[in-house]
Amino acid sequence: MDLVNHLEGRLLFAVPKKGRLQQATLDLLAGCDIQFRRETRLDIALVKNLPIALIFLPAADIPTFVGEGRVDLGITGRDQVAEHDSTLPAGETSGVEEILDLGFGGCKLQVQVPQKGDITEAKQLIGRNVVTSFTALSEAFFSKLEGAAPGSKLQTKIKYVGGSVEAACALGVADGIVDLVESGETMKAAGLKAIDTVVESNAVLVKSRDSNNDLLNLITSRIRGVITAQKFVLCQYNIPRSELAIASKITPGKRAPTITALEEEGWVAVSSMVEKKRVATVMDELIKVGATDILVLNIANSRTD
Ligand SMILES: Nc1ncnc2c1ncn2[C@@H]1O[C@H](COP(=O)(O)OP(=O)(O)OP(=O)(O)O)[C@@H](O)[C@H]1O
Ligand SMILES: O=P(O)(O)OC[C@H]1O[C@H](OP(=O)(O)OP(=O)(O)O)[C@H](O)[C@@H]1O
Repeated sequence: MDLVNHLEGRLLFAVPKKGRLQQATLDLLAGCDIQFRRETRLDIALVKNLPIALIFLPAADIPTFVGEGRVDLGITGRDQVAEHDSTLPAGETSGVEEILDLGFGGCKLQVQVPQKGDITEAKQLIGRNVVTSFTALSEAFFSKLEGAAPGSKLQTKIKYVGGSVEAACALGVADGIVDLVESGETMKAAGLKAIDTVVESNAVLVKSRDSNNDLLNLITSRIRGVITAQKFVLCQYNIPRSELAIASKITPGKRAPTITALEEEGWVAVSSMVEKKRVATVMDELIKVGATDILVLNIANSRTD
């Protein structure tokens, strides 16, 4: 089937074709019941149950396609959007609009130098060689550090490499690099240390500034629902009515806790969404104020907006 001729009338949604963000993105699409089958080697997949076509692209290229309005929606890193926006002429508004932080793909774009060298501050790299895949962000970073007037020539030499950036110092190509750090393992293994942060990143859902329709809003709402479900758990417990006000402060919920009367005089049951990362502390606090029968339940999906 010639897929390109089947795109008419479909919402185009760009997703990473490989790399760190791909699996979490595919899981997110499954959570939103976006059903598709991607033929081997094809970068376009038609969604079976919705008028959407998925376009598989490198994460770094997604902001360009979204920014130029060629695709309506995209999932990529905030670092990639920032890099794209840094290439725009001064005063030009970006065509890429962030709609949701997706809560995965967390990392930092950092300035790194050899652990054993004498460089401890980014400004010591001024006038020296810096290697990166993020040339626009690095140029903006060093331009600010140099206090350079807009448009003037940068003293720091920024060179582009497409991958394995961490090898550049050991190979004598660079005095420092600007690269992504998550666990820090890659940096450590290459004998490097971080001395500054250019940008902090997470995976984001972006849309083309001029795209707006019911389907786009529906998909955004479904994605928000899945993300919320991943971030929160449902906490249920019983508590004497006399302690309800204080317990409600511990579990205020997204809007307000749901209170149900119990058959037992003077007791109520409370049900409230709690952030997963806070749940152990919340349970400790609830016990202290007299809550009993505390249950924590995973949320399969949600729609809270
Ligand atoms: N170690 C990491 N931990 C978390 N997120 C990361 C990490 N490395 C990269 N990312 C995020 O994933 C995005 C894509 O990076 P990734 O290295 O997977 O790209 P890629 O498309 O496979 O490109 P390349 O071929 O250059 O590796 C980055 O822009 C960043 O937002
Ligand atoms: O701090 P860490 O957890 O070690 O992660 C950081 C590494 O992850 C990314 O590369 P990736 O492994 O995706 O491959 P790449 O070097 O080909 O981009 C990034 O470019 C770093 O090299």
